[in-house]
Amino acid sequence: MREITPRKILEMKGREKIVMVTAYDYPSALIADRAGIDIIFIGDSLGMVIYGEQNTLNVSMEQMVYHTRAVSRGVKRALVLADMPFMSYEISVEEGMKNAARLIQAGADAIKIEGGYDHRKLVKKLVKSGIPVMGHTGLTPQRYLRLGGYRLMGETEEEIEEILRDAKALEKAGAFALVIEFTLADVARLVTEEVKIPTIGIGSGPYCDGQVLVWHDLLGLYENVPPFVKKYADLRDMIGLALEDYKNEVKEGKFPAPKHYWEFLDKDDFEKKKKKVLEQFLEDSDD
Ligand SMILES: Nc1nc(=O)c2c([nH]1)NC[C@@H]1CN(c3ccc(C(=O)N[C@@H](CCC(=O)O)C(=O)O)cc3)CN21
Ligand SMILES: CC(C)C(=O)C(=O)O
Ligand SMILES: [Mg+2]
Repeated sequence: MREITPRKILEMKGREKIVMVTAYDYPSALIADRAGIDIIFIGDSLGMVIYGEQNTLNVSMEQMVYHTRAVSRGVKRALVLADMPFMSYEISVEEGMKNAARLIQAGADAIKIEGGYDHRKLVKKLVKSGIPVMGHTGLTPQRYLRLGGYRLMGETEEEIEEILRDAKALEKAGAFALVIEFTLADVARLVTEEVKIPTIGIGSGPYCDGQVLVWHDLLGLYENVPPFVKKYADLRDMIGLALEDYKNEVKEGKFPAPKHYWEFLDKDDFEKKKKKVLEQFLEDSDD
């Protein structure tokens, strides 16, 4: 078992901020784990940042399983959390149970679903079966079509009520935490004060118990970043420059340099071997 457990995450509320980041492959997971990140999260945002889709609606269970397996192999300390993709849990509680189990068997320590109140029965049953669950309210990207795009949530009384209702339902059903995405900071603060489980914010201000960002956004590897992102590095430029260097050095004959290849030291020895091999080829071509 890994060091950071859902129980530890729960106990961090009010004591220490929780830091979560997405990762989608083995080398990224290794880096995130060594950096001391608390929760390494295989998000369905991989549909956009890894597969180049416009939204997250085309992500399959297979993709989530593959990426969860890769990430899982790189993590020793952090909690490994996997996202349930669109339509993997909406049809029935049974399908939700089966699909959650697949992610756990691929190496996740817990799963995340979008929504709260509407899925309280599933959450309760998952927790009862031993699968820790994180909820997700505010902007839930799997409602992309219904919402007409991604936008700030929690401005109206109805939206505030819905967000708080989700959070309370998740707490009651036994979820160990919830994501609050792209809501007004006051609403995220209200939710954080109203529930005993930690809130992990993205674009929802400083009052949450933790923060989550997408790997490609914070490292500067993605073009269309949401407006709430802080870029902590500009890896796109760094990678671009490295690739241009490589290209130029190959074109100019500077790479590979002597330390990157191996030659016969005894050239006479090689000449003898070469002669024999070429003679062999001449004989063979007579057949
Ligand atoms: N790379 C990435 N980072 C994310 O944080 C992220 C994803 N992908 N995919 C799933 C959701 C979608 N998220 C998003 C994406 C875009 C905006 C955004 O740009 N909002 C604009 C208006 C967009 C529009 O209506 O065209 C804004 O200014 O509010 C917000 C949240 C957050 N999540
Ligand atoms: C934006 C985060 C919370 C997410 O759900 C994802 O990356 O898929
Ligand atoms: Mg997601």
